[in-house]
Amino acid sequence: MTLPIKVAVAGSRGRMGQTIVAVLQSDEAVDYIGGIGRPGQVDADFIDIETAVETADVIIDFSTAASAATLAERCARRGGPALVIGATGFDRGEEDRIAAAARQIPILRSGNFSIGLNMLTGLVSQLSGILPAETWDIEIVEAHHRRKVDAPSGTALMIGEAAALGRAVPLETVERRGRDGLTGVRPQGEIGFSAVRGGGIVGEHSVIFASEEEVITISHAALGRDMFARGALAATRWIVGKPSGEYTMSDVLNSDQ
Ligand SMILES: NC(=O)C1=CN([C@@H]2O[C@H](COP(=O)(O)OP(=O)(O)OC[C@H]3O[C@@H](n4cnc5c(N)ncnc54)[C@H](OP(=O)(O)O)[C@@H]3O)[C@@H](O)[C@H]2O)C=CC1
Ligand SMILES: O=C(O)C1=N[C@H](C(=O)O)C[C@H](O)C1
Repeated sequence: MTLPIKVAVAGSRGRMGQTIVAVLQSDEAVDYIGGIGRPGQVDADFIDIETAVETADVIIDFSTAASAATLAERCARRGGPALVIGATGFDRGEEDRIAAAARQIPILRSGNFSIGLNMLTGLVSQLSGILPAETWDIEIVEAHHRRKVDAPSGTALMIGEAAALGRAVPLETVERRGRDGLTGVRPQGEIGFSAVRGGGIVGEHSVIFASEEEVITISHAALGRDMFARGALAATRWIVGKPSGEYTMSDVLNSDQ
């Protein structure tokens, strides 16, 4: 008989955290051992971070980029547990800290755990590789609820990485985050990002390929948060027993396990 996977959730009282806890609690293959809040924060759901790090097989983190990077270092120092990170808004330093931690433990990070969106990134890479940068401009537009604190969204950046991969260029050399004022003409090869914030929009992303003669738009809309939680659960089940390293949802979706 296989023992259930012991899972803790950082950010368990947030919008995503609560959705994930509900999904975990409905899966017999998982034993939800408790949530992790801000240091000193008290809640009936919380266990202390020491207990979480020592007991869990996997910690799912949907808190903030800063706290996910700190948690990754803490887990790496102990040699486990594995981490599944859904938090977004990482700066370069935090990304480097996660990469360093992933030399000691398995870490799967994705700006979007939905299957549909991960399919979209594949299409974007393909199209970007086919449509010449000399004639086709790429713009990524994302819309989210008024409480979102980071922009561009983690998903928009994933899509940007997919587009840059298709064009075989590093994203940081061609990205343009927002425009204002006397911007000048659009440089060839630029990949633009625009962000909309309002009301309760769960998450909408469009990729626009525009030439002088025609426009292709590929869009994805999240209609709720449950599919993000189910994707995080699939990642959690997949990562158990994996060697240290950095993983993404592509590894889960392309795996036959
Ligand atoms: N990858 C994906 O598929 C998805 C990713 N996300 C990302 O997940 C993250 C959370 O989103 P959402 O649930 O909407 O945001 P919320 O603000 O609702 O939730 C975040 C939670 O984390 C808590 N928190 C803050 N700091 C810490 C800390 N140091 N340790 C532990 N917990 C902490 C917050 O506490 P407090 O309430 O006190 O601030 C809050 O409860 C965002 O980065 C978002 O972009 C969201 C949806 C899907
Ligand atoms: O903050 C959110 O809500 C979301 N964040 C993720 C992101 O930054 O892309 C995923 C989803 O779009 C919802």
